[in-house]
Amino acid sequence: MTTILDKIIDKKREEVAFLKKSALTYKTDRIPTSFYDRIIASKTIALIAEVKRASPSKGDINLGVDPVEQATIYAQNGADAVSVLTDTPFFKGTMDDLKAVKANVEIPLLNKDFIIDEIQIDRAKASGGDIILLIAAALNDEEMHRLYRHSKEHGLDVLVEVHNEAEMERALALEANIIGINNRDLHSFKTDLAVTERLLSQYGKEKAIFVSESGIKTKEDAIRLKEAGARALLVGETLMLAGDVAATVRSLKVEL
Ligand SMILES: O=C(O)c1ccccc1NCC(=O)[C@H](O)[C@H](O)COP(=O)(O)O
Repeated sequence: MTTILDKIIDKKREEVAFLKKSALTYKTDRIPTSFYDRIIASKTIALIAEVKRASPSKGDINLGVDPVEQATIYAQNGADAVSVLTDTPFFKGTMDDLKAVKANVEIPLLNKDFIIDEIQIDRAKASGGDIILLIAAALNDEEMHRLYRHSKEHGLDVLVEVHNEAEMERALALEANIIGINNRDLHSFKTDLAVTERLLSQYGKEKAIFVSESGIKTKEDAIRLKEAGARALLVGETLMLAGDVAATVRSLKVEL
């Protein structure tokens, strides 16, 4: 059965082929801002606050958002990083969103996209990204190692995303220092915070920094995930739909 992830990756292959055919090169001397150092220094759970216009599971979420305005509110209220979704066909984001946020916000930026090739990593760095997402379900071991190494060689942090035990084993074998546990099943779209609890009850929390991702709505959720061992949260939809974005950001930053 073809999953949404298969469809997204098929589109990415077209995008990468196009990037490689174009004469563009992505060179930059920029030194990325470390998210890892920021999490380690933080006395609260760290928050990656996402700019997300639309998604395959929810359709349009907030098409009118100004990414710079939204990211500025995130940063001013204690977010530790901003995730900018740059995929266009499925999430209605753009690389220009990332560049605009970089020009206005100082905290680290996650280029939230579906990375399958080095050229996307080079583009991310040149466009202001500090953190790269590698999704275990979308990559084989050889690809994960190669793309992880390439990102690290370019000074970028890497968020390695897993959803089950087999993927967690692969991320740990990579010696990834930041591992995201996605509470969303990318086949059914169901989100369940128990995924983070289940995986963190089985793996030593000292092995990496663990980020709980997706389906996080309230301060109670943040406390629950902190108690499960997460050091950081990735939150999109809740912040994109919040009536008071500033207060919602602050409410999620629970003490460790
Ligand atoms: O959000 C989706 O529908 C989705 C579908 C397929 C692949 C990835 C998807 N989301 C990317 C994300 O990881 C989330 O945007 C992120 O974890 C925040 O989730 P949420 O707080 O539930 O918006």
